[in-house]
Amino acid sequence: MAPEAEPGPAQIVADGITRSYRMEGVSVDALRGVSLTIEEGDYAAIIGPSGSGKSTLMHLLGCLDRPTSGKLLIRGRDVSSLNDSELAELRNQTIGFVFQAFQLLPRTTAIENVALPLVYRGVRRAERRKRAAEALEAVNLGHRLTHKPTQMSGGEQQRVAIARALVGEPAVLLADEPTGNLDSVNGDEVMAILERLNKDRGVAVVLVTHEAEIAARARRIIRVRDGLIEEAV
Ligand SMILES: Nc1ncnc2c1ncn2[C@@H]1O[C@H](COP(=O)(O)OP(=O)(O)OP(=O)(O)O)[C@@H](O)[C@H]1O
Repeated sequence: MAPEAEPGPAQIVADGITRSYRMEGVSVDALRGVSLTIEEGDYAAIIGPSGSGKSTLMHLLGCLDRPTSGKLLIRGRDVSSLNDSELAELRNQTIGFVFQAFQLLPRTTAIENVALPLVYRGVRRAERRKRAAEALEAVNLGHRLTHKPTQMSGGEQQRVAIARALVGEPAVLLADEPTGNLDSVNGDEVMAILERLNKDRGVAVVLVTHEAEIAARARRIIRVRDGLIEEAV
């Protein structure tokens, strides 16, 4: 008889992580010891005042940066034991990013923007285009494959950015103010897409927001203040 599948490790575990920035001899303690677990299929909102450390935390959870101290595990692997290319590989396999400012290549078509992460994975061109088209269809942009970001609305551009984050089939989607540059109609559509990915595909969604109504939609609210988690519900 096949052994029962063990539950996998949590996607992300932060244990007492800190991050200090040193500037011209002055040290800024942006995070001062944060512990947090992101499980498979989670849906969490990170809130807190400006400058409290939310983006710094997102960058650390997403391995775009390393903690100054403390332990960070991605799928059970301690990031401090990985060199930069091993960390980049683990990040690419596990995590997708969506930013407030979209960060698309402006003069490159939607399908090419979305396919780009697959270039770094060595996926062949025909397969890249197929998967990019599927990701764009999943964000209701199947009719905009060859539009360029300069020819698209803000809401459409953010949906392209979500498709790009999705194309590698990440277990975790980290979104830093994903609706920050959108009006409420487009913001709602982006939220509906993130929620559908969470519900239907089990993608863990962690987002930073300044908007109370958006935070209230999440299953978990993590409140950050002065570099510490003040409250997590
Ligand atoms: N690269 C950096 N170099 C120096 N200090 C930084 C750097 N990035 C952030 N900080 C400082 O770290 C603290 C936390 O910044 P962070 O961007 O994480 O806050 P935030 O909660 O995301 O703010 P906001 O809501 O305004 O985006 C701030 O005091 C900020 O000035």
